[in-house]
Amino acid sequence: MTQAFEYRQNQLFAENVSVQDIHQTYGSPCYIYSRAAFENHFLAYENALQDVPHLVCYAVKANSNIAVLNVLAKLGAGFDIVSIGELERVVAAGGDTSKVVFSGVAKTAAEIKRALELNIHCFNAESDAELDRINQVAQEMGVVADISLRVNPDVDAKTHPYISTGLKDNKFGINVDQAQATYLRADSLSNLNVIGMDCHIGSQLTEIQPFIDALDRLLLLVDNLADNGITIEHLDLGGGLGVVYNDEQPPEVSDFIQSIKTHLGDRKLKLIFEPGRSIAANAGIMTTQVEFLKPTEHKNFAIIDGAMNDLLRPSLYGAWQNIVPVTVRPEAEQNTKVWDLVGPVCETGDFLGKERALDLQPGDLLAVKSAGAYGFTMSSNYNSRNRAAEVMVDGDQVHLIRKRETIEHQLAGEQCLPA
Ligand SMILES: Cc1ncc(COP(=O)(O)O)c(C=O)c1O
Ligand SMILES: N[C@@H](CCCC[NH3+])C(=O)O
Repeated sequence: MTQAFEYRQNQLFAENVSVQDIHQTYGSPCYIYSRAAFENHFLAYENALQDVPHLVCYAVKANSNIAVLNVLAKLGAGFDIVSIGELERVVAAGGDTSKVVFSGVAKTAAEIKRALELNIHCFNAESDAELDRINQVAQEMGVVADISLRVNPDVDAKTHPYISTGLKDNKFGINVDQAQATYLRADSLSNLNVIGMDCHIGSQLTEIQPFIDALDRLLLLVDNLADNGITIEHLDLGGGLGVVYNDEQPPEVSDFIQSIKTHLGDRKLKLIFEPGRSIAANAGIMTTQVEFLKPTEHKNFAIIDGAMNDLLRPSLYGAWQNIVPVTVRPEAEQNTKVWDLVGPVCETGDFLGKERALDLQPGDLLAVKSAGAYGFTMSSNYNSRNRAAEVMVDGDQVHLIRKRETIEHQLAGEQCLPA
């Protein structure tokens, strides 16, 4: 299989297009995605699940550009959403709303109403209070809402504390010990129809065991509910499978799914997954250009045009993403020095990489790898910087899928007080 991003004669390519050529047309910073990579990563889930009833709901928050959603919708994807904005993106991308699951701890009445109008697959409810709200909106509309309960299994996902979600200290879901009571209550509410159980224990997991630990707790609950007359039709194990940023060794999708299937035994449950990062991260890079080199006695700074507002993960989590030259010079090895790659934003925490061994000159173009997930979606206008352009490469074609913002975009909607 062709690699999505690979060097050909010392030039970085995205599929069949040179990244330098994309830069000539679209400038930097720029997010560049590979259509084939998105498709292959999604199909890895589909293929692993083909022999069982299933639904793969791509987690829209990872990368919500409508071109990305459309590419996945064409392959039959479902979608995991957490807001009305994400739902409207699915609609705009031609996604099938009957394959949408709605997660999130605080769905508003307006969001619930819109989701019911669009006939989504189900709500992943996260609290008793939220169940009441969904029931009430459904009652007002004269419909019945299909419900799954997000169970918090109190399992350590062994990942960064900010992205661990399945411990009882985390705000997410209904504590596994209280879940049976909440199910019985949900079952008694007139405008709810209980169909599923879900959990999502965290993101960037590199081991299968925490998923299995969570599954064990959920299956115990499924069996207890069956004894109480409540049939669970689907089990949604969320997203969370990790990717290679550096030297991580996450399980292959096929091995991960196989372990889950084996563990289910002969229970007839439809399986739902909500993968985000494992589909999007390595389907994208972000380019950034070196503005100035600022070597000091103490440290070498390379000041680049990409910043924490463009790609927040290094600043927020201390995340490490590989940063590589778009053009490798023949004499790169002997000119390599150690650099901190820092952006123009007025924050000490504004860096994309620290202590990177690179051969750098002003004007060089760099690519931050694994930037397809939680890259553009977490970007902001901090320091009134325009957000980057996004392009998708499809073979030898390049499509602009989001224009670089302009100051006009930023000022639209603002106004001064009257004189
Ligand atoms: C409920 C839910 N589902 C799915 C995901 C996607 O997770 P990941 O990108 O790790 O696959 C998240 C984010 O962590 C989430 O909160
Ligand atoms: N935004 C995080 C992941 C959080 C996933 C959302 N529940 C990251 O970049 O790693």
